[in-house]
Amino acid sequence: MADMLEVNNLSIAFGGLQAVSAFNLNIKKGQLYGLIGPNGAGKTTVFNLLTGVYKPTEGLIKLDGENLIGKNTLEINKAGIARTFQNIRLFQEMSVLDNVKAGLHNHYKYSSLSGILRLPSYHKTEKIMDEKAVEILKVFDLDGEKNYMAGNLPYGKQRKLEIARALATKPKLLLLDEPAAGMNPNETLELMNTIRFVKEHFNMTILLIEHDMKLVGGICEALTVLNFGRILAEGKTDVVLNDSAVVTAYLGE
Ligand SMILES: Nc1ncnc2c1ncn2[C@@H]1O[C@H](COP(=O)(O)OP(=O)(O)OP(=O)(O)O)[C@@H](O)[C@H]1O
Repeated sequence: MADMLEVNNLSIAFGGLQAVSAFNLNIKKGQLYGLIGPNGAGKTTVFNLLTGVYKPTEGLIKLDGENLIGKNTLEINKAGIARTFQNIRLFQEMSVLDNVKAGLHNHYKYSSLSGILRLPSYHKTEKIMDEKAVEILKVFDLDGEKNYMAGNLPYGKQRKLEIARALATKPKLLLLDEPAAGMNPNETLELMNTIRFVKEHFNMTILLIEHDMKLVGGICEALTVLNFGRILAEGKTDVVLNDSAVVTAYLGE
């Protein structure tokens, strides 16, 4: 069976800066994979390439066998990649429920006319979406806060809600950009359990960028280490984290 994500020879330059060079990555369905490396190594640029924010100067990206090169961000989301961001990007002034429903909109449609006229088909679709959104919120233990304004949730819960909204788009691959950024140790521990649960419960394929080595070592099955836009090491997590080049270049120990 083909890998869920196949990336070959991906490269991009910004002016004279080669931000990512000859990047390869293969992730199997259901795998929890980590992308690590020092600040400025090119990790977020890889996410931006995978999601169509940037167009690579070279390289191939395939999701579940489908070519993604040339598609825009919306087409790539529909093809099955959803992401969260380094800085939380929720609809802060919308309810928790409506944030998840925004993710569901890819899959539930009613015509604009039935929406404007509030026809029965509109109410029926809205009801189904409400139920579906609550179901997803339950997974994250956020259903009790469904009517809260998203911006009023504590930080750790906002991070969870972002993951819930991404999952509502029914992705094949979930990209998490520094999910533990700004979290205290308890929140990070809870997040690790949530990510593990998402993987098991949805049989989700996950690629995450993270600086928190406890989280990386605790949940990632395999890693790729980027340094100056190039792959420094890749393989099983424990092997990579003990690789002398990685320890020297990245962990600085
Ligand atoms: N749109 C852009 N224009 C110019 N340079 C960019 C652009 N996006 C990223 N870069 C540069 O590319 C390099 C890689 O940046 P990137 O944000 O991918 O690193 P990162 O590994 O995600 O770092 P961090 O861990 O700090 O988030 C950096 O030198 C950055 O300044």
